[in-house]
Formats: sequence, structure tokens, C-alpha cells
Amino acid sequence: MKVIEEYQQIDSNRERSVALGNFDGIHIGHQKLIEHLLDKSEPEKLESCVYTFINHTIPVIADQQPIQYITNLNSRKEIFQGLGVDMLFLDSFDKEMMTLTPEAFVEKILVKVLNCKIAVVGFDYRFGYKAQGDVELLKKLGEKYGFQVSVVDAVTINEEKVSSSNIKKYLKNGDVEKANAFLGRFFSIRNKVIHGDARGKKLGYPTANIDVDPLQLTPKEGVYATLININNNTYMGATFIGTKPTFKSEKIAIETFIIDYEGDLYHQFIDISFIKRIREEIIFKSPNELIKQINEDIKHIKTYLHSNTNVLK
Ligand SMILES: Cc1cc2nc3c(=O)[nH]c(=O)nc-3n(C[C@H](O)[C@H](O)[C@H](O)COP(=O)(O)O)c2cc1C
Ligand SMILES: Nc1ncnc2c1ncn2[C@@H]1O[C@H](COP(=O)(O)OP(=O)(O)O)[C@@H](O)[C@H]1O
Repeated sequence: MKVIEEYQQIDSNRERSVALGNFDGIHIGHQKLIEHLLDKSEPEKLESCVYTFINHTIPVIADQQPIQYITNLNSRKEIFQGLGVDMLFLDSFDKEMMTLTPEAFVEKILVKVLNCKIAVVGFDYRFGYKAQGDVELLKKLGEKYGFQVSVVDAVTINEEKVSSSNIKKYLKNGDVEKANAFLGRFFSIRNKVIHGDARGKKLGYPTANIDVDPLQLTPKEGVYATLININNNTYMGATFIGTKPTFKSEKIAIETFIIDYEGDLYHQFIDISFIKRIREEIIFKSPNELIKQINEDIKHIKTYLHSNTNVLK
């Protein structure tokens, strides 16, 4: 898959099919849209392209703080590649882009730059200044500029619409099982192992702390049953998210005791897949009480993961 950030890198003579959207999470609704894109591209020999923005649109529109992503840019690249997309175009959303009218956006980017022959969008796709453009307008512009528009309906689970905002809501409530169902895979966070407070080993439970990316949405504080991927090996994990109130720490930490693992992980990347939240964070009266509880957590997590996942040998 080609990843492109500059217009000059694009061969505008090549005919393309283009999926448009934010695609945060690349959930099962997005996946259906991408499958549709690939199905439409093949018979016509079109290059399949995902057009999305490298930055979040809302802070540019409303001068707000950056918004946290379900899936960061690197993970999004990997997922699109895995789905079989030919080209990922990461455009920049700035004030100039924001003020393009729907027709100017279509003419300038979809037609002139991308030579789009088929546009694939979700039923609720909006585009152009103040989100004035909708699917009906895109269809009209398609007739004028010579491309087809293919619209993908909402995917639902138990009559609830699968959407990035619902997934964020579930993650913030700690309901990772629901988020996972909507994502069609386990919600995961990948980052580098950093030094913590050097207390874990002394307590008998070393924990790999990962760097907390401020743009990465973190699930609700608490303890989770997780699966940890280290260099393509999977381990069970007891992951704690919180401020370690027992030790009056203030910074949020994401740290994991990796079951049946020994070794030095500092500066390595690990992948944490969240399977189930098992409890809230607790302020313990003493480190011994914390250790007793961690013992219980690990028993609980082992039993749960063995009977609820089929990834472990
Ligand atoms: C499974 C598990 C559950 C934990 N639960 C709590 C908790 O409820 N309250 C708390 O203050 N700290 C909790 N911790 C965090 C420990 O306080 C932390 O791992 C310890 O202080 C070591 O931190 P360090 O890696 O920065 O050295 C938990 C850690 C693990 C691995
Ligand atoms: N089973 C394990 N789970 C997690 N980390 C482990 C494990 N075994 C060894 N380690 C190593 O120990 C480190 C954690 O030790 P700890 O005393 O908690 O220090 P820190 O406070 O720096 O995290 C991890 O970053 C990792 O390099």
C-alpha cells in the first residue's frame, strides 16, 4: 500500500475508486465500506484509495483541543494495508481545506488530483465548508464530473448503530467487550515500554509501563484482562490503568504484569489488547493488601482468558 501525504506524489492519470471518511477505529462499518471499495475497484481495474485526513478536523473547525483517537495513525495504516487497500492518501485539514465549498472539494481533490471514477461513502457522509455537502449532493456532482457514487448503509448490532462515537463511549465506560464487538477485533494500544516508579519488582509483580500518548484514547481506569503481543508472541496480561492511588501518584499509568514472562522490555514496543475490565482501581491500606488483590486478579484473568479466547495455546 502506498501512503501519500503530498498532491505532487499522485499520478492523476491513473483512474481510482476513492473511499472518503475519518475512519477512526476502522470498525465493522468502516470495514464493510472498504470491502465495498475493493469489490467495486477490481472489475474496473481502478486503483483503490482511502482519502482521509492526517489530523483531526474538529480542532481546526472549532479551535478546540485535539481529540483522542481510538486508533492512532500507525495502527490505521496497518489495518488499511491488511484490508488490501492500494493507496492511503493522508491529506492535511487546514483552514483553507475547511473553507472549500463541497463543489470545490470535489473538483479540486476528487476529480483533478485523484481522477476518481467511483466514490464510496457511508450513508451519513458530509463534506465541504460547514459540512454543507451530503450524499445527495455528491451524487449530483458525480453526474456533473463523471464519477459514480456508491453509498454504504449503517451496520448495526442489536439495533445499535456501529459508530466511532459509540465505541469511544464504551471505552470510556470500561465496556471493552462492546467496543471489541463494534471494532470487529480487540481494542488495542501499542507503545514503547518506559521506566515507571521502580516499585513493581519489589512488590513481586514487575509491570511494563507504556508511554501514554495524549492523542490515544485510553479506556476507563481499572484492571483489565489483556493479551500482550511481544515480537509476535502472545502472553496473558493483567493491565492496570490509573493513577496508583495507593502510592499517591498523580500521573495516569498504563502498566501490565505479563503472566509467565521474564525479561527486559525497556524501550521495546508491546501491543496490549483489551479483553475485559475486571475491577475498579482501589486505594489499598498497605502494599500487602495490594499484592493479595493482584494475586486474585491474576487467577481471575487466567481463568477468564482461557475460557473466553482461542488465541492462547
Ligand atoms: C493487576 C494490577 C492491579 C493493580 N491495581 C491497583 C489498584 O487497585 N490500586 C493501586 O493503587 N495500584 C494498583 N496497581 C498498580 C501498582 O500500584 C503498581 O503496579 C506498582 O505501584 C508498581 O508501579 P511501577 O511499575 O511504576 O513501579 C495494580 C497493578 C497491577 C499489575
Ligand atoms: N512478567 C513481567 N511483566 C512485566 N514486566 C516484566 C516482567 N518481567 C520482567 N519485566 C521487566 O520489568 C520491568 C518492570 O519492573 P518494575 O519494577 O515494575 O519497574 P518500572 O517501575 O520501571 O516499571 C518491565 O518494564 C520489564 O522490562
